[in-house]
Amino acid sequence: MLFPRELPDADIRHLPGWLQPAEADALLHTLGETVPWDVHRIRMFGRWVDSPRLSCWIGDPQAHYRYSGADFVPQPWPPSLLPLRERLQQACAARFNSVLINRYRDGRDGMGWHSDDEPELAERPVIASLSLGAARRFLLRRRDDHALTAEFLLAHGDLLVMAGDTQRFYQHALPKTARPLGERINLTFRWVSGRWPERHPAGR
Ligand SMILES: O=C(O)CCC(=O)C(=O)O
Ligand SMILES: [Fe+2]
Repeated sequence: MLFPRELPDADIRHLPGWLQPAEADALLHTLGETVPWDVHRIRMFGRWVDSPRLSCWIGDPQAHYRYSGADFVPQPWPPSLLPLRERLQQACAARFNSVLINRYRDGRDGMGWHSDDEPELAERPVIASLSLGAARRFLLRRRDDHALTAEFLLAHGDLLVMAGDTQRFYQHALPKTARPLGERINLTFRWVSGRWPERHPAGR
């Protein structure tokens, strides 16, 4: 396991405690209560299965997104997330028109290896990932050399920003764990282009 700074071509910033604990507590509570949680169906080895977590796709109306083989039309922004989006845009010098929120109920929920490299995302996307609740391990590995793997512990209020060629050269995962731990909510703010409906005409 390497230190993140030893990953060639990756552009990753980990800002522990980016949100103050009281703010992070309030957001965790509000999101837990108000987000219309869903179990997204994802394609795994050619089969459709329930993803091991709860999710919600939120965004501007044009921010359609295809994720793990499924299409998502965004839910509208809840008021609690608009000031946060603004702050993240300032902090990252980037624009975000959507956020994927994932809720990991305990250690049995997780996310397998993937890159956020869907065609709706820019080629070198800036992805701002905010973590709330239980601290979880977040792994990164180089696609063509799995020996190049690094680990972050993402705790309550932490911000992780992935930019540049990170998605092109690396995959990331949130491993499941047998350790008893509490709930975690993660928000990944993204920019999704509105080209999707043109490239995939209605009726497909
Ligand atoms: O929960 C996390 O920290 C990672 C989430 C993620 O990779 C994603 O939403 O694409
Ligand atoms: Fe991801």
